[in-house]
Amino acid sequence: MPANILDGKALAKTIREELAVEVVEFIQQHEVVPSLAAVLVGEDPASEVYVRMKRRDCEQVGIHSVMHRLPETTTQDELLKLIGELNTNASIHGILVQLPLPGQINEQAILDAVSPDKDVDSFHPTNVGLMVQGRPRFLPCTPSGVQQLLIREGIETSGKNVVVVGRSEIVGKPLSVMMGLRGPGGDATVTICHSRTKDLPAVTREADILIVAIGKANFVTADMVKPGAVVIDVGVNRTDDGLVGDVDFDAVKEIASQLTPVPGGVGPLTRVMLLVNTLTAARQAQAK
Ligand SMILES: Nc1nc2c(c(=O)[nH]1)N[C@@H](CN(C=O)c1ccc(C(=O)N[C@@H](CCC(=O)O)C(=O)O)cc1)CN2
Repeated sequence: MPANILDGKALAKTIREELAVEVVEFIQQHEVVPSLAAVLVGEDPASEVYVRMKRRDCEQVGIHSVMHRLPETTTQDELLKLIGELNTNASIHGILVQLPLPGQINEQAILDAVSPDKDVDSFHPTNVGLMVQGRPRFLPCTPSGVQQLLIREGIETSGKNVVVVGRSEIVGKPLSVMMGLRGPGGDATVTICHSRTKDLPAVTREADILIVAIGKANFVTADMVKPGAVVIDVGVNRTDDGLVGDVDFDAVKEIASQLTPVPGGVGPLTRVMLLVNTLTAARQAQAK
């Protein structure tokens, strides 16, 4: 039987509707509107799309967003100056610096400069450390989106073999930690794979839940998947055939029990978790 297709777009809409109610309550209680500053440097077409979508999402749930568009030639010092201003601006609760940044800018230096209290991407080392210790201030958006999908779709993770393909700072590394932590969406036995993994198909075939975030179109083929596995495709690859994931969707849907599509799977959940974190940041600022 073909896999059940997990509808991330519909789930993101449900979560946005829940959040819109929470935002109204927050505003009524504190007379403060949660606010996100979005920083986009350069003209990467995909980044432009993501930031536009993120700002539209904010609008839908009642979060205020402010856009800072900087030219491709922006220097690291110029960007650091803007981050410094946003850090001290009390009306801004969350700061999003869209990645990737142009080559002349050291990405880590910028992410380190964002105030950990406003770090709604959860990329700052302090927030990464808190997450690893199981006491997160924020959860990183894509891993958190994957975890919410598993929890809300009733997919058990406790005691399961989870294989994560890809060890990026944004997805693979934090997600592999999160799924091994205690609690909902966690308690799994996690294996993380990368370019040096020997006999990758043999490893991925052991997965009850296979999560692919390697950035290569159609990389995971049907022979790499255990029959009945849950397959989560985090890839977003722009090809001549349009937007495709890291998983060969048509072939793998005949093998897996549940599968996320691209588009319409993890991407919309990544965006909604940014909204969740922005409201959390506003709540934490009010509590201080
Ligand atoms: N500051 C950040 N930069 C980047 C992140 C991030 O989490 N924070 N992750 C990726 C890109 N990303 C988030 O910004 C992202 C990727 C995909 C989507 C999405 O909604 N995808 C849609 C399709 C959209 C389209 O038509 O192109 C889908 O999959 O359905 C949202 C956000 C790198 N940078």
